[in-house]
Amino acid sequence: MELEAIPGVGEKTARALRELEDPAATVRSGDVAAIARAPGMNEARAARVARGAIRRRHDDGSRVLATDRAREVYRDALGLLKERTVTDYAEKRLETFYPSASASRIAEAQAFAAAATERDPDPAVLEALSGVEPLADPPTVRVRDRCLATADAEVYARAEARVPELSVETVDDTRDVAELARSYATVIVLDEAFAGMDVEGDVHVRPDALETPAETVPERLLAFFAENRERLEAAAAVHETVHEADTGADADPAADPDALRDALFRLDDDGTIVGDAELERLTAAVDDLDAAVSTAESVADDHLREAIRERDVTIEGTDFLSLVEQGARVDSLLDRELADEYDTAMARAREHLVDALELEPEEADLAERVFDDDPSFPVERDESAVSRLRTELAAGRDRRAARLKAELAADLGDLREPVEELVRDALELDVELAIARFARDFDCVMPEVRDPGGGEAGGGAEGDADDESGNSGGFRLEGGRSPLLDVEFEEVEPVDYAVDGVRLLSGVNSGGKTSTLDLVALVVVLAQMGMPVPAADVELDRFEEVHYYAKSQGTLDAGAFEATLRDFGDLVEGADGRLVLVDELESITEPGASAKIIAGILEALSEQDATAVFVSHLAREIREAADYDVVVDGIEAVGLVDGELRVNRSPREGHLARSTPELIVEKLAEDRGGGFYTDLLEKF
Ligand SMILES: Nc1ncnc2c1ncn2[C@@H]1O[C@H](COP(=O)(O)OP(=O)(O)OP(=O)(O)O)[C@@H](O)[C@H]1O
Repeated sequence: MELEAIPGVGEKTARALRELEDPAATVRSGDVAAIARAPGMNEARAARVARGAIRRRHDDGSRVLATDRAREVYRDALGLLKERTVTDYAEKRLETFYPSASASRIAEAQAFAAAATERDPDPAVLEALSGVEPLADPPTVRVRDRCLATADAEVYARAEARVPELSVETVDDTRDVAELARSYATVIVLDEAFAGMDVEGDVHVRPDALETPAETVPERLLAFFAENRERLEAAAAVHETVHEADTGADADPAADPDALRDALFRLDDDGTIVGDAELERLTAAVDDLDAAVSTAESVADDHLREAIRERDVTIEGTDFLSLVEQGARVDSLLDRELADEYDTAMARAREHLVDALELEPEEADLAERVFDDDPSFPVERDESAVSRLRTELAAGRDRRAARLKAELAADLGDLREPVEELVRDALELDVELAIARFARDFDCVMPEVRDPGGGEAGGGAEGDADDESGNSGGFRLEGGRSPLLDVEFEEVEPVDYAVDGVRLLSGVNSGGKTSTLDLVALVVVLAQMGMPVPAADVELDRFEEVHYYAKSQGTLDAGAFEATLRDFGDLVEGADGRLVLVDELESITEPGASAKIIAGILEALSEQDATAVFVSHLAREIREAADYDVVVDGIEAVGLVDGELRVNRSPREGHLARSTPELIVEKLAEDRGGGFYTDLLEKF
C-alpha cells in the first residue's frame, strides 16, 4: 500500500512509518500503539493515521461534521467516552471512532462497540489497568566484547543496519580474524568461506547470524524486557484479574503470566542476569579479590607477629655477626627459626582467601600460588598469581553470564510476540471497558442506522423515504436523555422525537428546544461513530452531513449577516442526505426579515432530501411567510405551578406551542375571568 495514499499521511509521516517493521500491515491494522512506535510519532498523530487508514479501507471520504457546532458535539461525545478510560492509549484509540457516512465503517464500529458493551467493567480490572502502557523500544545497547566480521561489503552494510549493537569489522583472511580474536572475547564471522578455519579464541562462523538476532545479540531482547518490565507485569496482572473476576472475557492470555514472571525474575533492570548463585559467586569473587587478598595477608601477618612475639630466638654469634656486617635478610632467619609457623600462616591466608571468595577447588589451586613465596614478614602476595586468579575468575563469570543470557534470551524470544499481544489486549480492553461504562452510565442502546431511503442494510427505493416497509426517513428517538445537560443525569427527563423532512420547533422559553437539538446532534454523531446512544430506542438514516448551527449571540452586523446568508445559500444547494439543525436563526437580524429568510430556507430544504429542525420563536410568522405548509412541532408547557413552568420535554408533532407570555396572559385571564386579559389573549 502506498502510505501517502492514506488521508492525512504526508511525505514526512510516511518516512517515519517506513521505519516500522511492516509499515503497510501496521497502518492497515489501525493499531494506534503499533503506529505510535514509528520515530517521532506520538499517539495523537498515530490515531490520525489510523483514522486515515480506516477511511481508506472503507473508501470513506465522508465529512459528516459540517459545522463548528457539529464538531463541538463530536468532541463532547468523545469526551464522555474518554473520561471513562484508564490509560492514555485508550483515550487516543477512541479518536479512531469518527462519525462516518460509510455503512461498512458504521457496521464495523457497531460490531466492536456491541461486543464491548457486553464487558463487565469490574473495578479490580480498572485498577489493574492503571499500570499498563504501550511497550517501548529501549535505546540501542552497545556490546563491546563481541564483533561481527565479514569480507563482503554488502554483508557489511546489512550487518551494520541489522545489528547496530555490535561493531562490524572487515576481514580479508584468517590472520585478520585471529587478530580480532585477540581484541574481542567473541568474534562472529558472517562468511561461509571462513568455515573450518583454525583460529585461537572464541570464534564462530555463522552466516545466519543476522537472521537470528536473539542468538547474536541476546542483549537486545534482554534490554527490551528489562525496559518494559513494569508494563508487562501490569498487563499480566490485568489478564489475571479479568480471569479472577470471571468477566466473560477470553480466558487465555496471549502470553502465560507465570512464564513471563519467571523470565522477568531472572533479569535485572539493566538487562543483566540475576538470581543465579554461581554467577553471583563469580561476580563477587572478581569484585572482592583485592580486598580478600589484603585481609588474607593480615591474617598471615597477625599469626606470624603473634608467633614471633611469643618465641625466644637464639641466634648464633656468627649469624648475628653476618646480620650486622652484611645486612643479611631476616627471611633466612625466619625460614630457619619459624618454618612451621610460616607454613601455618600461609595456610591460614590461603584458607581465608578460599573461604572469603568461596572458591571452587580448581580456583583454589590458583589461590594457593598467591601465597607461595619465600618467607617474608610482613607477608607479600604474588602479584602475577593474583592477576592469573582474577583473569580466571572473570573469564568464568563472563562465560556463565553469556550462557545464562543466551538461555534467558531463548525463553524470552518465545515470549516476544505474545507479549505484544498481551499488552495490546490489555489496552484494547480499556477501550472496550470505556464504551461499556459509557453505555451503562447513560442507559444506552445500540441504534438502528438505516440506509437513507430504504431498509437497514442497503436496498430500498431511492428517494422514497416513506416507502411501504413503514420506514420513514430522518430520525426517531425514544426516551433520549442527554448526558450533556446542566442537570444531574438522573434528573434528565426522557425525550421522544421523530422527524422526517423539515420541521420548525416552537416552545416556551427554557422548555428544552436547544437541549433537544443538542440531544439529536449527540445521538446522530454517536450513532454514526458506531457507538451506543443514550436513549431507549433509536432509528435513523445514515446522514451524509450534519449541519448544526448554534444560536448566534445577538444581531449581526451587515458583513457577518451576509456571510451567514451565504452559508445558508451553500447549505440549500448542497448534496442530499443532510441533517440540518438550526437554533433561533432569527437572532441574527430583526424579526420581520428573519421570518422571511427562515421561510425561504425551509422551502428550499423541503424540496430536497434533507432532514431539518429549525428552532424558532417566530413559528407563526414563518408559517405565514412560507409558500408551503410548514410543519411546526412544539414543546408545550403543561401549566404553571407556583410560578414555574411545567413542561413536556417531548415535542408534540404538528403543534404550535404557546409561548411563555401567552401562557401567562392565559393564566391571568382565567384568574380574573374576562376583561382586559381575555381581550389580550384573543390577540395570540
Ligand atoms: N430533558 C430535560 N430534562 C431535564 N431538564 C431539561 C431537559 N431539557 C432541558 N432541561 C432544562 O431546561 C433548561 C433550558 O433548556 P433549553 O436551553 O434547551 O431551553 P430552550 O427552550 O432552548 O430555551 P430558550 O427558549 O430560552 O432558548 C436546561 O438548561 C435544563 O436545565
